[in-house]
Amino acid sequence: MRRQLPTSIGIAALVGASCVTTALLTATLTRQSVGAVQGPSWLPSRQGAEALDTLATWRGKNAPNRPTSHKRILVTGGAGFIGSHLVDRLMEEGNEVIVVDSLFTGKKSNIERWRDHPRFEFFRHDVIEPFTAEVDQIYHLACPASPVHYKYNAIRTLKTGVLGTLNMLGLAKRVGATFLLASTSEVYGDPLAHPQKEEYWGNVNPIGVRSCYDESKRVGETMAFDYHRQHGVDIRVVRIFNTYGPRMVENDGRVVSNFVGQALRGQPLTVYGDGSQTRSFCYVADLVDGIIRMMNSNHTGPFNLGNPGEFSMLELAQLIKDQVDPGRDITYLPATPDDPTKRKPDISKATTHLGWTPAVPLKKGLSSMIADFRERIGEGVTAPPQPPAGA
Ligand SMILES: O=c1ccn([C@@H]2O[C@H](COP(=O)(O)OP(=O)(O)O[C@H]3OC[C@@H](O)[C@H](O)[C@H]3O)[C@@H](O)[C@H]2O)c(=O)[nH]1
Repeated sequence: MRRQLPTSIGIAALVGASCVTTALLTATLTRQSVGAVQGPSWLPSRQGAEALDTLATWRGKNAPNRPTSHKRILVTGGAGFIGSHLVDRLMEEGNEVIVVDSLFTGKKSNIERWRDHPRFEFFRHDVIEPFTAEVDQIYHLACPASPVHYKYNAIRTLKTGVLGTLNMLGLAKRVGATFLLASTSEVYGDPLAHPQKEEYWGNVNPIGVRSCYDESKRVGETMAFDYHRQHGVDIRVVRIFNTYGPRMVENDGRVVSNFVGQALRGQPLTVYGDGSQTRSFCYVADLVDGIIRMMNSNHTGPFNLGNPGEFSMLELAQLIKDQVDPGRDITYLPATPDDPTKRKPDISKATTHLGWTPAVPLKKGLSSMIADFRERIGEGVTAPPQPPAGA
């Protein structure tokens, strides 16, 4: 006996077939009119994959609702310390901004001022899960960045660095968006070269307690470059060095937030090890300026972004004591495992190609940060829980 297909399935089959035909036709037309991305001659043919890659870019640029007067921008980690300063700049420039943040370390209060703005949207969402939006640019910052926070749940940090970045690269490919990866100076590990140039491949312990962060950022860079080479995704990679300023999480355990908080609360400043290890500290507004310049350039990077002024932790402690209370004590605690002994960026690439140099000296930036912390600590922010010494 012949079975009749239910009408709805029959219609669905017809519609499906017609969609496939349209997609194939569009792909063919696009291949002819836009031109396929050519792979190297030694690569086997990917049976139309190049045409589909081009089609994704074409779709992104020609979406029916695409605004022409401003950009649609996704910022992952946009409620965090650096992310929220970036969002401020992008909103002030008149863009449409979508923030995705799990709020693991980010705070809604950082983006509160934009909450009801018609060009602003916020989604509490973890980038470990896919996210879709029609956007022109993706700033991918989402990841805990303080050593205390990223070691707190190492597996989750790995998933964020690997799966989160994979998801956002997949989105960039699908909608033809430019993708910027916030990588880190930690890709250099405990560097044997000084200052660090982008060509230096680093000295990273792949099984150490910091590797959940530095290795996942390294593989993030790999994935970005593979999506670029294989699928033609437009990528930008910046390696961010130590950054400080207002809105740092007061209990993130990083050296500047710890020292400023301790000095203001009348506690001794905790120096890990002998305090001779060095870092270079960049004020957040300078950093955000560099990130935006990079996104709007035509360079893939990786470019270092940081302030080349180099300070030992003892020098930093002294600077903060001078501004808050010169009478504060210093207490010495054990060094943390795999702690880099020195760090200083060579920023000649960012200076030459982006016209970027940081403008805010450490002393000046610290006074803005101290004012912000003074206000928050005055509002009853208590001493943060600290991990055991040497963790
Ligand atoms: O209370 C403290 C905290 C930290 N330190 C020391 O200060 C130095 C800087 O430590 P931080 O935790 O601020 O930052 P780190 O340089 O280790 O990691 C940083 O690297 C680059 C960024 O990408 C990361 O986001 C950031 O965590 C380390 O040597 C650390 O041992 C102290 O001496 N006392």
